[in-house]
Amino acid sequence: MEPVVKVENLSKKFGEFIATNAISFEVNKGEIFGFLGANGAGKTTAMRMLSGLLTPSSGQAFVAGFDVATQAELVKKNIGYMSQKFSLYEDLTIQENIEFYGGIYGLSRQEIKDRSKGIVDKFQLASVKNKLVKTIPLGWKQKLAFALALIHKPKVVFLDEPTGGVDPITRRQFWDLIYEAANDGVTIFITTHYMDEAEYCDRVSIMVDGLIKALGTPSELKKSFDVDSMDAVFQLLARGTANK
Ligand SMILES: Nc1ncnc2c1ncn2[C@@H]1O[C@H](COP(=O)(O)OP(=O)(O)OP(=O)(O)O)[C@@H](O)[C@H]1O
Repeated sequence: MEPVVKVENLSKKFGEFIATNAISFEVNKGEIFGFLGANGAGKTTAMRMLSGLLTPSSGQAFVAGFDVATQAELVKKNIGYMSQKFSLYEDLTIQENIEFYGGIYGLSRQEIKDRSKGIVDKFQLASVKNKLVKTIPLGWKQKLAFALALIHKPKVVFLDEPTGGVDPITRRQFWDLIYEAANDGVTIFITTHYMDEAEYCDRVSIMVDGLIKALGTPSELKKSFDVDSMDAVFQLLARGTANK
């Protein structure tokens, strides 16, 4: 089976500075791939290239079957994207946000109606769907933003620190949604600074100074670094210090 994300020697230079340095990896259908690294490691730059938002300096990447350099518009249409500053419209209601995003992704009226009902039912939003988004708690906004990133049934969804600022229980609930989407065959590409979340991924890569320094399942990485947590793996690689 063709990987959903295929990256070969992908680089991005800003002047002389190499933000992403010849990274290569593949992500399969329905896989949850954790993309980790310290601040400034080059994750956002790589993710923007994979989302068709930033042109690579060299190398290649195919996402959902499209070349990010030459078919950026097709890439954008076939992926979902949710960033930490997810772009819900605070002054619109939940229902209006759903309709707005359905429209942006070119869904028909009937599709918007069906998927809107699906989202409202799944998240038990019937009683609040006419409330302005700015009045609902952050955890609900994150779940809504995730549902909207999936509204057009993309093959892959990019989640850039999607669970910032909420308590561990709310984060765990968000992960139930991630597992559900992955079970439905959606490929999940996620950055996070929470190491408990790194443990939940099928595979994890760790970037340091533009390079991928480690890539494997959480248990493979823990074994190869002879530590008992992803936090310790991360400390060894990204911070250059042991923290057993
Ligand atoms: N447009 C730009 N021009 C120049 N340098 C840039 C540009 N965008 C990013 N950089 C630099 O590239 C490096 C990688 O940045 P990037 O945002 O990709 O890191 P990151 O791993 O996503 O960090 P964070 O976790 O803080 O978001 C940083 O040193 C940053 O200053």
